[in-house]
Amino acid sequence: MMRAHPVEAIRAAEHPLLEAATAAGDPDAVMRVAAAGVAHHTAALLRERAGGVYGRSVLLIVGSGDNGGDALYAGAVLRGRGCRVEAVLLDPDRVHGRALRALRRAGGRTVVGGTGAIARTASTPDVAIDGIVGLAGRGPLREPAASTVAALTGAGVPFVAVDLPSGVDADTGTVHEAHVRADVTVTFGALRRAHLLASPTCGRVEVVDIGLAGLRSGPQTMFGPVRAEVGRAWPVPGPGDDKYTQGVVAIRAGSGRYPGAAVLCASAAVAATSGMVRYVGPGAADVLAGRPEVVCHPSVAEAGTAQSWVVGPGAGTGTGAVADIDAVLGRGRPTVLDADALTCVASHPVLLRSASAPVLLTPHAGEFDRLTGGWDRADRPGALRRYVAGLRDRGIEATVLLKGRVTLVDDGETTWAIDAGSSWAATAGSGDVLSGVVGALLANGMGAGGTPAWPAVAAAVAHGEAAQVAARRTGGAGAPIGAGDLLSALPAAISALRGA
Ligand SMILES: NC(=O)C1=CN([C@@H]2O[C@H](COP(=O)(O)OP(=O)(O)OC[C@H]3O[C@@H](n4cnc5c(N)ncnc54)[C@H](O)[C@@H]3O)[C@@H](O)[C@H]2O)[C@H](O)CC1
Repeated sequence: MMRAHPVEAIRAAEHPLLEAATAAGDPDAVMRVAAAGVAHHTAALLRERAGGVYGRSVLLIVGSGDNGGDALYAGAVLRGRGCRVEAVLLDPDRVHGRALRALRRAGGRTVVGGTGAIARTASTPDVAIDGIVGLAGRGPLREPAASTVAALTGAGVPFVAVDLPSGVDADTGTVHEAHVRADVTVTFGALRRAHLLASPTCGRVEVVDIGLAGLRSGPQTMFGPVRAEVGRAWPVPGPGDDKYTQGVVAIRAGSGRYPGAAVLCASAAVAATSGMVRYVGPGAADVLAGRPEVVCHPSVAEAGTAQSWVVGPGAGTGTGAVADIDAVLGRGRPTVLDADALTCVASHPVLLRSASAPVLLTPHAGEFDRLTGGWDRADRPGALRRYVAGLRDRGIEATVLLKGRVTLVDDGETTWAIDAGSSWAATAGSGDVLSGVVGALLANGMGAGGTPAWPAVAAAVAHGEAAQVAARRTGGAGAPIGAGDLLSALPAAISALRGA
């Protein structure tokens, strides 16, 4: 499991290191170790993108703080590797003096930042190093950084971000309008929350050991699943198993208007584990046509025993659908509330009072709007935690999976961030597949005590994996997929995770 820490914890852990360096009369000792890591990974990117290091050109974009200092010291190291190094000083009066002198002693050239600074540099660089802001960054890039970065991005120059891509908030992971999109982010000692929350903007994240010690997890620590962990935990039948021991999930999905949701959800549940799937709804014939192993029932009340329920995909929002949600929650089993069930809960919050077992809500951003009445999109993890805490304060044992390219799962105590690795899953019906997988894993009891958090995290990982497998099934860079393709790729995705 990856752990990502808030700025406050990072600063606290760095403090004794910086104090010791200063006491030893070498205040930049730690920064030079950090900078050596930046130089190392920049050289790797140069080899990858420019075919070598010696003689290649590196442009430093240098801000006013220690983040800029890291970049300048890294530039000095790269000069020693034979690179041509120029530094655009965005605020020459506030630049890190010792690091700037180190770059100049190494033969690096400086250009005073300002609009058009790029035009005064020798040539289009092979790589740019973003040393604009790091832990203290707030808000979007400001001028002249914004136009400098835009010009380099427009020219196709790859970026190495020091600590964090500038324009990305370290704790909330908010990616502001003007920001650096990094190919590689080099950070120090431990992941920051943004490295999980804004994973697509960070690119490949490399952690440099700067001797950080005593960094412990706390309430603001964010967790990221590792593919191999999910693969190891995935339930597969053993010698003593049968259809019941793997867990029985019951699904109330589909309607005359949305028959396909029933097929996608039930079929995904069948593909996820070797347990048994029950189905309730008007789509029985369609479900059985594709998956004859599904056991169908005429109503929620008449459905046989199940260890978990999924309710909502395509099920409608009328009085009958609301009654079914109430009936499902009244069965007293861990329940996934998805799609139309979330719309019903938003308009009838009292429904959740019927839940005597854990519930997992799986909204996308629009459904989360309806559930919360509006949320602070500049702080996804904060908005999610506030909502979950509110439900729990009302005595509802709720976990919420907030969908996105980076999906968040929060159970009121822990937050997980799962980067899908691509955006191929952004297609109609994709959520129906996810809810079926979650329901099957929940029925299996994957994760301690049947709490929905770990099954939700694992399902989100498999869902993202399946989308990538499906998109690349014909080889090459991948092509758009439908939810049916994602569904068909689930077995290959689960197998890949199990072999990770
Ligand atoms: N000191 C060490 O040995 C180590 C430092 N590390 C690096 O230090 C940065 C954190 O440095 P700090 O000086 O605290 O802040 P920043 O460089 O991130 O920001 C400086 C400055 O920038 C201004 N600012 C804030 N937002 C913006 C913005 N959107 N645009 C422009 N300018 C902005 C604000 O005034 C800030 O004070 C850390 O990230 C590491 O790279 C390492 O941790 C290693 C040890």
